[in-house]
Amino acid sequence: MENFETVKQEMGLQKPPSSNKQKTQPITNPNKNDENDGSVDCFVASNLNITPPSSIMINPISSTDSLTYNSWLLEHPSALGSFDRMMKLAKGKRIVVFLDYDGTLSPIVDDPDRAFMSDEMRTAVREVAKYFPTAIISGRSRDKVKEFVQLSNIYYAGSHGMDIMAPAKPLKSSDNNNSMDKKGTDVLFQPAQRFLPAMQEILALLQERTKIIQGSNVEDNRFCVSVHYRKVREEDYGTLEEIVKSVILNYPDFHLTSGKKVLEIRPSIEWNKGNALNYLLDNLGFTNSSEVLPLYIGDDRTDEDAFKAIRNRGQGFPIIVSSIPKETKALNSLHDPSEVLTFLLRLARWRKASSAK
Ligand SMILES: O=P(O)(O)OC[C@H]1O[C@H](O[C@H]2O[C@H](CO)[C@@H](O)[C@H](O)[C@H]2O)[C@H](O)[C@@H](O)[C@@H]1O
Repeated sequence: MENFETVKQEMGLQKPPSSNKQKTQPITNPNKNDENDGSVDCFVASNLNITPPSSIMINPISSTDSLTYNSWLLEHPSALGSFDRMMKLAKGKRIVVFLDYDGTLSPIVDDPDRAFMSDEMRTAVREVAKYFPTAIISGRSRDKVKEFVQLSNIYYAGSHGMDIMAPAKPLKSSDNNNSMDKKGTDVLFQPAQRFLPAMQEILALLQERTKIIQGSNVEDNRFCVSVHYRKVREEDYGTLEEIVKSVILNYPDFHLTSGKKVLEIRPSIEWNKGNALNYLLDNLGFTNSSEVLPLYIGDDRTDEDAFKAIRNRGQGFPIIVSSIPKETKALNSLHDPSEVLTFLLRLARWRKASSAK
């Protein structure tokens, strides 16, 4: 397989002249640009003084006009427009599909418990999984994302990859966090297991102490906790931040990150969606394989770790879902979940047609 630079060239990726490049502009009004949430990430990072993991480099760009978006598209061409070129590169290779959940397979909605996936999307993912090994890597708890997706022919990794259910297979690692699950079939990998008791304490404290903030919502994601502020009044953001920070102050093994109108408390371990992607590839027997092309579709900060992992491997398709320009490690883009649906259906159709030949 060509190296990644060759792939980029093959994909027709041309950098626009540097003068076209948008400067990252912090947006301080969190209600502006609400659909895309870039503004909110910025609000969190600046006003709430939360440092995102250094490996994550998404910054919102103020202008959302079509000119700006179109110039960003030159750097991150639509995966739909580039589909034929991508599949040409995939000839004779094994594509493994990785998908994020919120904002990728389901639209962003106010109530996290109602982020349902459409039946059309479910059918598309099922189709894709018929032809390619497919995994969903989500910030949600593994059980929750499974409950939303309701498919049995895919692999699930919850808690930003800290809770993996992988196919049973001899593992090369001697890590004693690996164990067989109750059914004695699939392999459970939970690198943050030792943090679980403290995580549960933090969850209980946050649930109790954020009660005074109207609209806040604490979500148990098992190995991490989300504090949502999508429905919180802007004037209460500061107080919410103080509450969250005061809780984790007593837990030095945990840190705070941010996503789309959400604060996340996570164990401080070197494990993210990128590690999960590599772990799953390894488990599927693709360690250092030049035959495998991982394809990852995601929309949020934590997905950048997976994009980076693909770039480090030197081959594959990192695809960001975004309707605004963003700094990203992804090569290609899709505008929104409806384009994700079209892409997945096309991918399954392409594979079906090529196997019929
Ligand atoms: O890795 P993901 O599967 O993308 O999960 C990231 C977070 O997604 C969810 O929150 C986001 O979507 C909600 C529903 O649309 C929305 O209300 C919220 O504002 C978004 O931040 C999920 O609830 C979080 O726990 C995940 O960490």
